[in-house]
Amino acid sequence: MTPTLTQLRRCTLAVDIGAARTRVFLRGKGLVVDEPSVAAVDVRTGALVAVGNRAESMAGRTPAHIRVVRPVAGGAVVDISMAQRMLRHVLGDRLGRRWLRMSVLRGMPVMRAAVCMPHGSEPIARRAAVETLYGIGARRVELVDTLIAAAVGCGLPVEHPEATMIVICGAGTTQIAVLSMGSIVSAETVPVGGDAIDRAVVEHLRNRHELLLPSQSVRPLHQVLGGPGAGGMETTEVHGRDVLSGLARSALVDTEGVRQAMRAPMTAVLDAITTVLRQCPPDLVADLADRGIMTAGGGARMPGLDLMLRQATGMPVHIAPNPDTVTVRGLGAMIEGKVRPMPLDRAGA
Ligand SMILES: Nc1ncnc2c1ncn2[C@@H]1O[C@H](COP(=O)(O)OP(=O)(O)OP(=O)(O)O)[C@@H](O)[C@H]1O
Repeated sequence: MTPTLTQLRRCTLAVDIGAARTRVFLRGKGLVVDEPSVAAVDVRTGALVAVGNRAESMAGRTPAHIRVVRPVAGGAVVDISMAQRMLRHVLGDRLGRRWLRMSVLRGMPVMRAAVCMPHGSEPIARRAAVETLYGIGARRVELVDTLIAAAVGCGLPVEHPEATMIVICGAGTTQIAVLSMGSIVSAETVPVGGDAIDRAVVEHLRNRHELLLPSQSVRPLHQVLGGPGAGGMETTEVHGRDVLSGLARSALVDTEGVRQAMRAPMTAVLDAITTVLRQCPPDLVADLADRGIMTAGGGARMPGLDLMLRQATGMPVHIAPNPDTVTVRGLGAMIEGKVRPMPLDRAGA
């Protein structure tokens, strides 16, 4: 699965098709696409109504004949043709239809693409990613482990013989790894991410307060609550819809209860961190005690996540700058040849 840096340098596009967002890095131009992985389709005609931000803003507000779909789930493309249409649309918008048509028709070398895949992806998921890129004209697709791309994007010295630990909290999955000398020493992927935490908050409010929360209100609520483990207000007013009457109402919510609800799905992540550390040689774990853990992915923005990891591991926890785009920027650095293998004569220096 791991292509060489030389193979990656021949790619023009670096693509991260995530459950929440799709990001594309074009060599020489940088990040050209960062849009929700969402499409709105007219079910009567099959026509694409909107993609990305516009489609996401339609979620929950469409008439019966318009369906808002997410072609990516759990770290894999689950609807290849919809993912191709979505990518074609967002790339066409950003790079111009002519660019895309030329590359599709002529099979230009421009259409070698690098795609990052969650660690331990099934062959069927890898195949789906490759097929998706073939559909937009790629002639060759290189698959790169998300953990390596993200570690590069975070600026971690992955090629050095010192341990670095990264936790990527995405929408559908959290990936954890210890890396050394450009390779993954130990890694785990758990099917828990920002979406599971959002669901836990929505369920808590429905069960405890009989309140249905619109999906767009969950993230602002994270900020108000200060996230898992953080201090803050004891109660906060939340606006939603009454479960029984269906009418709009607000409730005074116990913030510690919501924090507890957010913490529950994170238990699997904490267990996986322990497993990864247990599988590591002691020398590397000693490195990590000083260096700590780097968190990335959109979930790393969740207030209080760093504190929770620090309390659970006793290690320093850092949040990558622009954590949600580190993976695609790391992959971008690889295709632009900005990552060099460690020279052999400096090994052990
Ligand atoms: N400011 C924020 N506060 C809390 N959560 C956030 C914030 N920003 C993003 N998130 C969460 O981050 C997740 C999206 O992260 P990211 O963009 O890395 O996902 P993805 O790469 O598309 O998903 P995956 O890696 O699972 O395929 C969402 O679940 C979202 O709720």
